[in-house]
Amino acid sequence: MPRPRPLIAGNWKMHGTLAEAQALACGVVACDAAAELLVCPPFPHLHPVAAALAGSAVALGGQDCHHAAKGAHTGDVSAWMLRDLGASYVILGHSERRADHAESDALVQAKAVAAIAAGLRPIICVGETLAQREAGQAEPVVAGQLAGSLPPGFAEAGGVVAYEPVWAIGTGRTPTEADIAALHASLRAEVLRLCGAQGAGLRLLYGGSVKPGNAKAILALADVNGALVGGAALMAADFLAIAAAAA
Ligand SMILES: O=C(CO)COP(=O)(O)O
Repeated sequence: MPRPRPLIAGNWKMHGTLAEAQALACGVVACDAAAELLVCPPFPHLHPVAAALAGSAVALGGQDCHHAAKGAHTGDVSAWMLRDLGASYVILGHSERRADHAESDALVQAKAVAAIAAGLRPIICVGETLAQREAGQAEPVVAGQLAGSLPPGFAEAGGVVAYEPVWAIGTGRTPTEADIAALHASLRAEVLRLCGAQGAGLRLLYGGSVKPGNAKAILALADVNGALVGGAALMAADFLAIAAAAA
């Protein structure tokens, strides 16, 4: 099977003013990368960023959604609302949400079901803590998260898995290339087990301190089909340099 087209996704987290978000979006559209590009701004910036991206090939995504389609859920945002604003992806189960909002695998799975029903592609995040890695538990932890979080029909819906070791996020530390390759090989085996043959074409992203300087080596690894980028996605030049490394 040919390698899937890489996806370079920027998770802007809870950063920036509206003006900064618009400027960043305008900087990112000036790009003709071979990879698919995606930006995921904070909710209040989704609509103006959608306007800035209009007519470009850069996709828009949310950073979370509720598991219900609508209702009395103060402060929440539904997958349908994201779709209505022009989003095509949604990040789900990021370790910051799992930690800050006590999100379980079952809740992440319910959100993914809602996302697919709304026509969004879920990007489901998994990853071990430093203690789990040091205990030699990285692969079983991630396999357990996948088994609990992936919904039926995930591969058919164009779902994406992002492996983000918690200890590599925002720290400047990354696993060795051999460790990323080994973990991604185990991820591939697991998605093939969970999704059947369709799992062969499912994109597996690496995330955690991806920078212009390490992107080429990471993106060249087998079964690494793109990157989920945090800090480096807040500078258009850095994000585009990472995208160029995926060519
Ligand atoms: O959490 C991440 C993306 O979702 C990674 O963040 P950093 O690239 O800042 O380490």
